[in-house]
Amino acid sequence: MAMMGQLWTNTGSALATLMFVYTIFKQFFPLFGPQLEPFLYRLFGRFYPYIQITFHEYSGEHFKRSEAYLGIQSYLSKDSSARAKKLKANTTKGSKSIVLSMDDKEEITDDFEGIRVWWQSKKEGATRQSFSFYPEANEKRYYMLRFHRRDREVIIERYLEHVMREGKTIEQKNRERKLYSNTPGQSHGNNSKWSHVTFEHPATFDTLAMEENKKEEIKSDLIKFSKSKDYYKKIGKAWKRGYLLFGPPGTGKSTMIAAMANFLEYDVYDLELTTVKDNTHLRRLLIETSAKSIIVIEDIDCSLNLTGQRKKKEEEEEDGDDKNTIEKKMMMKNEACGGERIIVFTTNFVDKLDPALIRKGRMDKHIEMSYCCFEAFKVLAKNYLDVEESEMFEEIKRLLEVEEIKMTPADVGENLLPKSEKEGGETCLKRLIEALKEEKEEAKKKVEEEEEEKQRKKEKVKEIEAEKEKKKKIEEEN
Ligand SMILES: Nc1ncnc2c1ncn2[C@@H]1O[C@H](COP(=O)(O)OP(=O)(O)OP(=O)(O)O)[C@@H](O)[C@H]1O
Ligand SMILES: [Mg+2]
Repeated sequence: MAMMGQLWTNTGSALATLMFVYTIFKQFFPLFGPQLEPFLYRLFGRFYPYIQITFHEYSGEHFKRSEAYLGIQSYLSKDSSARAKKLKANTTKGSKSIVLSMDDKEEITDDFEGIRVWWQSKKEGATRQSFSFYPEANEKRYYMLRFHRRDREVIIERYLEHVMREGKTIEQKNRERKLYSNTPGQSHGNNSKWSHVTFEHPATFDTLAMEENKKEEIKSDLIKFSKSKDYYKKIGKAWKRGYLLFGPPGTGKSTMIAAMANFLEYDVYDLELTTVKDNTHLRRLLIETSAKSIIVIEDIDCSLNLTGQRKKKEEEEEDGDDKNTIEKKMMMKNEACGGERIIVFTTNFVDKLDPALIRKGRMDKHIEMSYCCFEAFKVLAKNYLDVEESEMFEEIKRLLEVEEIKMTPADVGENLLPKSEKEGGETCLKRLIEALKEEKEEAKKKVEEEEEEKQRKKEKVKEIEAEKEKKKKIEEEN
């Protein structure tokens, strides 16, 4: 074995020397090169146990960077920063951060299923003095993969697929996400179109104030969805999932959507239905959405005519293919858009919605966003004040759980927010306690007022009854 190793090293260095001589030779007699090369490669092929594959940046006639090249670039960026000595920083279009990749002529190794391979980034310099569309005119970049002959099968059958898959994942992670909206300002004729800005909402499930088990349930539901491509295909259903978020203003419905988008790394389409003209328009907007996205329709109760009451009225008027039916179409079918989409509806008044629209099957999951509980408060205290323990927590817990004081996470957050640099955590917690107590007083007053109102109504009814009785008596007497 050692002998073999020695022999190979000798042969290897002999070949390297030969290659070096050949390179020099080529410099002086460029015309001989093309004729000699095939011969030399055939000769080397007998001793040289490696196979090389090149992946060019631009292939074919399209002036588009090859997907394989980009995939490899992302894949190698994964840990080339740790291994390559010379790095190149790139900012690619649509990428949120700088991508570090190995510099030209650097070589890095990669191990896969116990096999070692070598990657090199290369460029062919300017050979012709001609016009070119390529960036850095006439420079052609490519990656070269080198591996041992005996590993050919593993490389072709599994390794390359692994590289592309991993590369895609990294690309996806690096990609800058977008927030689309169909604002009327961007209208095209009468029909609004999607316009986008970078999606940079900071909300995450960690910062979301909500019971931990509820968060976990939603997170696992989302993960399950994102991995269920084959399952949806098997059962013959479109790869989509509908959520209905309901709860009072300030309980975090919009924040939850941002957290979902950040969690799945999806784009967000904020669909403003009031600017949608007709079904054709809606269909076009939906078709134009991309996979891995969340389509959001906020406040379906107020902007739209989806409440049971309105529906009846509408039927009476026999409205045709106008706005009133578009929303229903959206909720009932939304068949126009492709797969891997999450559709989220939000409402403040779930009871007002037409039950036919929200029954399970149309909306896969109903999520109630409610007033701040103690667990949710703790998340906010940690986020806003970096406080995880305090004597005042007991009192706050009592107010929220025993007294059942209702305050939205938005209001709790507002009270916890330091109003000046001098304000410490204790001051903010005290302010919250005061606010909660005030809330309690107000709630009490409200209940009393309601009670009074009820009493007044009762008396009124009694009066009317008495009046009726009186009339009846008079009539009988007559
Ligand atoms: N559950 C929550 N966790 C963390 N922050 C929250 C939560 N709920 C509300 N907030 C804070 O309050 C602000 C308003 O919340 P958000 O817009 O998500 O409420 P909403 O339920 O969408 O209200 P609306 O019904 O008015 O649209 C957010 O910017 C966020 O800072
Ligand atoms: Mg909202």
